Amino acid sequence: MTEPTPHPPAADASRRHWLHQLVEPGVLFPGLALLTLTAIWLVTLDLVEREYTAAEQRAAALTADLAETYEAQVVRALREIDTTLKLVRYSLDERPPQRVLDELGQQGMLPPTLLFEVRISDAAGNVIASTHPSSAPQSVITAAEGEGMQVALPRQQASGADSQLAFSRRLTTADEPAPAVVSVLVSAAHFVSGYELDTLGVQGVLAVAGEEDTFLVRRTGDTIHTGEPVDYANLVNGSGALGDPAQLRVNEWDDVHRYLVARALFEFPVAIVVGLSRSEQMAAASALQRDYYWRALLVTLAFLVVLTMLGRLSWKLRRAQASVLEERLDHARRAEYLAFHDNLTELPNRAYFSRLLTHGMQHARRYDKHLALLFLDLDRFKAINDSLGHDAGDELLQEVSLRLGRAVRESDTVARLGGDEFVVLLPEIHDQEQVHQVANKILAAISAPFTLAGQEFRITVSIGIALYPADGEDEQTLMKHADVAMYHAKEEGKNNAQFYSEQLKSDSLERLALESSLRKALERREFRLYYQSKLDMATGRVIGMEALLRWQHPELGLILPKQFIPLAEENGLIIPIGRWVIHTACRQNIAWQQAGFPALSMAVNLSARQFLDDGLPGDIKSALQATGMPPQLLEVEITESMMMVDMPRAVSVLQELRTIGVRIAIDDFGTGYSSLSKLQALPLDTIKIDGSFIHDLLDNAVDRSLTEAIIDLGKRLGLTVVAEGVESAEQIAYLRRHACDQVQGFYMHEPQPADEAAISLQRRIDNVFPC
Ligand SMILES: Nc1nc2c(ncn2[C@@H]2O[C@H](COP(=O)(O)O[C@H]3[C@@H](O)[C@H](n4cnc5c(=O)[nH]c(N)nc54)O[C@@H]3COP(=O)(O)O)[C@@H](O)[C@H]2O)c(=O)[nH]1
Repeated sequence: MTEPTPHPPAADASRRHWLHQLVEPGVLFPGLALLTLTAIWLVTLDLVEREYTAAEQRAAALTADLAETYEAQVVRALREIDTTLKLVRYSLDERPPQRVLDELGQQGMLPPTLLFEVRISDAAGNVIASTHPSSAPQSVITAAEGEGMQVALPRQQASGADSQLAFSRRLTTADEPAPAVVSVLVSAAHFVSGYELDTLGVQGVLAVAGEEDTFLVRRTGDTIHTGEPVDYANLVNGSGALGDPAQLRVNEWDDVHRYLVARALFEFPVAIVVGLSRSEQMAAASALQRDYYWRALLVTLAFLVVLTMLGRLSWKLRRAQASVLEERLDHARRAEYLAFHDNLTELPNRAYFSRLLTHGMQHARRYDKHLALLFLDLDRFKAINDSLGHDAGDELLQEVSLRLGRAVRESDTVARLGGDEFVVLLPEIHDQEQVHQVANKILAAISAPFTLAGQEFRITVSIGIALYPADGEDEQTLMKHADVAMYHAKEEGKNNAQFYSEQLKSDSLERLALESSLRKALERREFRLYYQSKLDMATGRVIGMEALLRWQHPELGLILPKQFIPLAEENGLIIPIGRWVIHTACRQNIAWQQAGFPALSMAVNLSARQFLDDGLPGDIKSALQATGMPPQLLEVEITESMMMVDMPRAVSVLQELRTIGVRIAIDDFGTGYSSLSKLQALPLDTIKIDGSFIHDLLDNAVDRSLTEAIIDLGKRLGLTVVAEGVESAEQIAYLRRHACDQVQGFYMHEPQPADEAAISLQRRIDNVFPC
């Protein structure tokens, strides 16, 4: 059995496409309408043609019928006339001709005298007898030629409705030189008046034509003509036999189109002519034709109107469908876009970046290229977000994303992983220096001031860098290592970029372990406070202490704040830890007072997150209350960078603290970006010059002039100026020369646990330091 041959798929598709196109409303409706209109017009034209042909046939047949009847009438009349002529001729004898005519008339043998006149003329044409003796004109009948009946128009009556036709026969034999003639005169109208105008029409013709190329009589409509010339041979030419249809001809005498029958009579030398006007006969058919055309036209117009309406509807429908389709496409495109882009910044999101990174690594592997992945985390973003609100935070992130885009090339990729984490992928790097330059550019771009909610802010970013393939050959490893490097940058004081190294990896593992034990450190009572004294430059006496946090880790030993405070900031543990610090420092201060030491001030450090925490004033108040510490002995140290994040908020927090009565010191002054003039707006008590200036004081002219400027400014603002990080007698001497109020540093006192600090304190009291 033969398998049916399947259609090739392309042919099927093409057929389906065509079918689909055909059923499209824009094609289907016009197509159907065109078909219908074609059918309507074909039927109309066919009907019109049929009707017209039928009407023509009817007109031709009617003409033929009329001609037949007319011919019979004329022949009958001529026969009667000829019978009269013969009767007179045979009746003439010796009697006078007038007498013969009178007797025949009396015998009723002659036609009615009302219509007919019988005359006898002599060879000269003079009337010698007549049925109308009084009216008979002289010399009007010429001698008839030949033996048969002759028909003529009397010469003096060439035309008109009153013309008479003269039918004659010779009375003598043909060989006589001047024969006498008997004639019957009858009105020419007699031969054409037997029909109504309705039958003939205005342009219908009835006529009797003579062989001498003359219309003996012709009636057209109601008008009767006689004696007009006509080409007799041409007229009767082609006229068929009896019963033949009429011919359609343009008549030479008046140029009218007629169905015409012109037939020579067999017995007489004349031809009858019957013609019906084509336009009149076809008038009804033409009217019907017009009627049909009008109807077809109306139907066409109606179709066109309906088609136009359907077309418009279809067009609107298609437009609506197209817009729905477009909307869906837009929606789908938008959904796809959103799936791969960050809503806020419009940057590629984590999922999209993962693809880009994988693709970039594949490309680099194939072409033996190197990539750099920069992992960015904004410093203190959470504090800004918490203090300024999420809208400002969002605005900041958008601005950061714009700056990142401007800091790198178009061929580089910037993406947002979420929160304040961004990544930058640099394809085709040649050396670390190149990456370093990009990282520096980013650091500079982000650290430029931002204006949020009408205020100026600064933020920094920490960048971790991992290189492909050196630091990881797969996406997860490379990302993880860039993240580790970023944490290292945070530990290195933020606002810097660090390359990944194997050492960092182990540090990071340590950090993870540290974070887990940090969470338990507070309840395990592993934190300690160390105290470092502050000395009055003028008297050399210890006038205060600064509480510095340490973590006594059971395995790792004593851990410095730099190693765990950033971690505690990140995970929020700084809040309870800070609360513990304030409380413990106050309690220690009271304990020392109770032990007989003078009432010293006690400084505690606040972290950014702690400073902006709403619970801070309450924590301070409860620590003061619980320990009985006078507020004026407690000094909180904040850094200028903490205030610059959100100056108005910082001012309001500081004012609240001032209301409580605690003193406020600005720590590490000189390292930030705040202008000195801004200090005026703050309720401050103390400025602490950053240890880095003091460290290089004697060797670095810039540090010296800065230190002097800070001391000068602090004095003018009525603030206590403290130099921290003092490590030598030369530094003290210099600071004294420039009237610095207080000093703090290893040279006088290293941070110590409370008991050791108390011993040192006692020693100082006993033996005042020689400032
Ligand atoms: N939020 C909190 N932050 C705290 C707390 N305790 C400390 N800190 C912050 O950690 C920073 C480092 O502190 P630390 O390692 O204790 O270092 C202090 C001193 O040891 C050091 N110092 C003092 N004198 C000298 C010196 O002569 N030379 C030298 N190289 N270092 C010296 O300076 C640090 C004290 O600085 P400051 O606070 O600016 O007075 C520390 O800066 C705090 O920010 C805490 O409880 N909460």
